[in-house]
Amino acid sequence: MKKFNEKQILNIIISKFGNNNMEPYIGKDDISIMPLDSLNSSSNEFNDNKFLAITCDMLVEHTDVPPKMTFEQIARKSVVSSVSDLVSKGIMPKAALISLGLPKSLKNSEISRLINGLSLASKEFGIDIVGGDINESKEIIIDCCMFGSLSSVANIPRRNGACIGDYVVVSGIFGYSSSGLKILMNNLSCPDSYFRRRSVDSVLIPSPSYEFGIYIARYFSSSMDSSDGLASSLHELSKQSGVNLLIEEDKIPIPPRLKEFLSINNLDFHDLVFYGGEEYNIVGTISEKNLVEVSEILKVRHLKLYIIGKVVSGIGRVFVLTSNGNKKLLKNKGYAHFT
Ligand SMILES: Nc1ncnc2c1ncn2[C@@H]1O[C@H](COP(=O)(O)OP(=O)(O)OP(=O)(O)O)[C@@H](O)[C@H]1O
Ligand SMILES: Cc1ncc(C[n+]2csc(CCOP(=O)(O)O)c2C)c(N)n1
Ligand SMILES: [Mg+2]
Repeated sequence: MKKFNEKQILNIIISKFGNNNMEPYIGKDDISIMPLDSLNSSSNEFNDNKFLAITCDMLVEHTDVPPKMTFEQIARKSVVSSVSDLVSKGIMPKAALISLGLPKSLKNSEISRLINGLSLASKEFGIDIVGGDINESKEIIIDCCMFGSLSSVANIPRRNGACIGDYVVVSGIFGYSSSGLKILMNNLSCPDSYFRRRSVDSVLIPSPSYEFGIYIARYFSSSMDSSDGLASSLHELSKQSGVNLLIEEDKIPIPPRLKEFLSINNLDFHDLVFYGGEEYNIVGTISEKNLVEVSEILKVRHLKLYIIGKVVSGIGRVFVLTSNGNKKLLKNKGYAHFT
């Protein structure tokens, strides 16, 4: 029998612990939401915040740490993945528990640099590190469990809320992180130094869509972050919402000179733009009415929102309109562990 892949393992977990009728909907979202009723005593500081939003992400050296990443950057990346999950729902991250698996061979100075990286990241994102755990391990592992609080779940976009007629939107550019990973792993040639720097920085110093998430995501009908890739996010939103998505390939924001990078290195456009991952952009859907409402906030905050398609009726498929007018089914492919 073939070994289980990541999705199959998750399905077994959902079948054991999942409950489709109430929060938390296990396996269905970037975050889990827990009602805090039991903590609402008069002395409790969570008083005005009736729900706890929780997420965790595990960084493992051999799958998540590319060559040339510094110890400070490794620590920061472990924090960024959880920040990205919370802000994709419009929730401000507040606190984190950080568990460290550290190889015996790490030098004291290297351990200090990891801890310094965590401290810098906690300041950068305004998070208190409130606990964690330490273990000896064969490679660096950092598991970051992060919390935010909310007073109502009413405006939290889940993965299942896309409605026919909504626009499909993204918060940033797709293509830099895959390019950057390939540059770091295989020392590829670039069209210019700007392209190289932006690509490599997006891998070593990823930027979660923090402001965009905090100010804009609450207006979305559905949203998630794009950590496993644009195609994977689009498929997840369409499947969970029970709608089809029609994406216009030409409207996807891509790096200037990406096409030159592809041709120099004989790479495929879809592999880098749709199937890469770790862009930490937000992918969502928004009604026409809410799009008008957010336009002023986008202007004031100097934020960019890119419309890449529309939600149409269907049963969870994603189609791409290519520049030459062809309509093709998009493969449900993204980064997956154990493959
Ligand atoms: N071991 C586990 N036990 C329970 N739930 C899990 C487990 N692993 C994953 N999940 C749940 O499965 C869902 C999908 O996880 P997945 O990692 O694909 O997305 P994510 O949490 O948004 O992560 P990321 O943004 O880092 O890719 C999430 O709701 C997550 O909480
Ligand atoms: C050494 C090395 N190999 C591969 C990658 C690419 N990568 C790793 S995990 C992931 C998706 C998100 O994972 P998760 O869902 O576990 O958060 C991607 C695109 C990398 N960054 N470094
Ligand atoms: Mg996510």
